Amino acid sequence: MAEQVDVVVVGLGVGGEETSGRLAEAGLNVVGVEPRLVGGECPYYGCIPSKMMIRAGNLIAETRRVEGIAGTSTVEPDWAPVAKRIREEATDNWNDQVAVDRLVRKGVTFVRGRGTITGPRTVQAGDQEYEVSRGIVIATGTVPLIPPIDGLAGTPYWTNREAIEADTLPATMIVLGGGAIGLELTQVYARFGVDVTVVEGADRVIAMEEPESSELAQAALEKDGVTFRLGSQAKSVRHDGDTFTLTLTDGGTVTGEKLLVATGRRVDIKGLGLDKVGLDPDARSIAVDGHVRAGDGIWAIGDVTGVGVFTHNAMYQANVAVLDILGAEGAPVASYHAMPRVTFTDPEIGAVGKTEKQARDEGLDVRTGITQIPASTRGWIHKAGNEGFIKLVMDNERGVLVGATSSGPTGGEVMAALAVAVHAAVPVHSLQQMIYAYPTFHRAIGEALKAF
Ligand SMILES: Cc1cc2nc3c(=O)[nH]c(=O)nc-3n(C[C@H](O)[C@H](O)[C@H](O)COP(=O)(O)OP(=O)(O)OC[C@H]3O[C@@H](n4cnc5c(N)ncnc54)[C@H](O)[C@@H]3O)c2cc1C
Ligand SMILES: NC(=O)c1ccc[n+]([C@@H]2O[C@H](COP(=O)([O-])OP(=O)(O)OC[C@H]3O[C@@H](n4cnc5c(N)ncnc54)[C@H](O)[C@@H]3O)[C@@H](O)[C@H]2O)c1
Repeated sequence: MAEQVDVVVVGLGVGGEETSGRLAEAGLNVVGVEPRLVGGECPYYGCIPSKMMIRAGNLIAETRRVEGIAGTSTVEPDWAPVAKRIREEATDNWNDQVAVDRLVRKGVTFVRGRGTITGPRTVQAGDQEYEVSRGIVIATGTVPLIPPIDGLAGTPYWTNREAIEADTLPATMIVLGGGAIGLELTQVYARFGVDVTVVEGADRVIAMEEPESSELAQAALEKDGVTFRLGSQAKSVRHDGDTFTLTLTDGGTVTGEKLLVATGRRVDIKGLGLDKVGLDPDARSIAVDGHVRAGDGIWAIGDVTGVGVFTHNAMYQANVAVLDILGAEGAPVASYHAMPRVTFTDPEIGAVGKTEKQARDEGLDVRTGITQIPASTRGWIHKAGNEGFIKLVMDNERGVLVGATSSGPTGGEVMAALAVAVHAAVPVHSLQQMIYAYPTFHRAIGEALKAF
């Protein structure tokens, strides 16, 4: 017989963990279902361990910059402390007991297993069926998208999971995909001495960002010794026991000891029972409204909604869902017009809102302003490693910024000021009257605003 509860949260990644915990703390009877690790991709295979790797790689690069500014330095890169830190400090050896205990302490009934929707108000989890009074929250995230390349299946290729778990690094590596995962990990590997070739199907890396960002990232990684094969896809893959060989659509071949496939993510919702609640199990994502409702008594949050593969989006949507489910007065309506994101390469590439192309494609009357970080006082002082720029995208009709990119030594942090401007539609005239502290990196925002 079905057990009566208030809410079932299916998937306990960052979004599901936050939602179930908060609803339970608010006094609801909540069941949380997770077959793998409570916390999901971000703490165990994503943001946190990858940023630990990046911190280590950046320390190596900074040490090498001592030359000519502060004396001399030598550095002997060693992957062992990085792998140890990820195992011990970040992931607890990929054990989620601490996270499970934390959730249970908040009052969530935890079920280890897959959740399947069996009807408009029922979910099967483990050997128990639950009937919900308030609703079902779908927070099942994404999995690596593996392209159907001839010969790839069955080879010991890496996804982000094996890359994060790696105790040792190879001498040579092919990275398929020059997006966020590909570039962040490639730069780390290169700084630890791996000879990396990036194969990217598009004609530029991080193609969803401004072209200037693509150029900057490519140049920075080339300085680290990375080779790029742009505008070519892998036609076939061969693994002879030791080495991968990729034959590319441009006719060339690339070889490497390891192959990291970082060609995007996909939702995994086929077996979820979405058809039982009138949703399409073959959809590329679950569409949600402003209250992240996917249907009557169904909410969806995080990567599965297709809004953006970011932890901050999962947390944002979790908050929207929690307040809607609790019937809070003035529950927020989600708005994604100021979605921030940071590609944590060195230099960091922070961006918010629309790119210039997106704004033009939407028919806006676009004006742009751009300034280079090395030309700013702080950039000039910083010297080695000062590459970067600030680009502003203005809707001329409204006189507000609709997008911006801030790249440089602290590009992601400087972006915060621009995120406020885009989020709150601060008039450009007002931004031009602001005082920008001297000599900061963010003072370059004032310089870029002079274009308007
Ligand atoms: C290498 C890498 C680096 C990243 N770096 C960043 C970063 O720096 N900043 C950032 O913002 N984002 C980053 N991301 C993205 C971030 O990890 C995701 O956006 C975030 O984890 C999404 O959270 P989620 O809760 O939607 O899904 P997930 O974290 O994917 O969690 C979904 C959970 O649902 C479970 N599940 C699936 N199906 C079922 C089912 N039927 N029943 C029960 N449970 C199910 C899964 O096991 C999983 O644990 C990175 C991702 C990767 C891979
Ligand atoms: N710092 C961050 O916030 C951060 C870091 C890592 C990942 N993420 C998120 O994780 C998601 C997944 O990252 P990702 O890098 O896998 O995806 P992505 O979509 O960012 O990039 C994938 C790249 O692979 C290329 N590609 C696809 N198929 C190919 C093929 N067959 N051959 C060659 N190239 C091919 C695409 O053109 C694209 O440039 C992203 O959407 C990102 O938002 C975020």
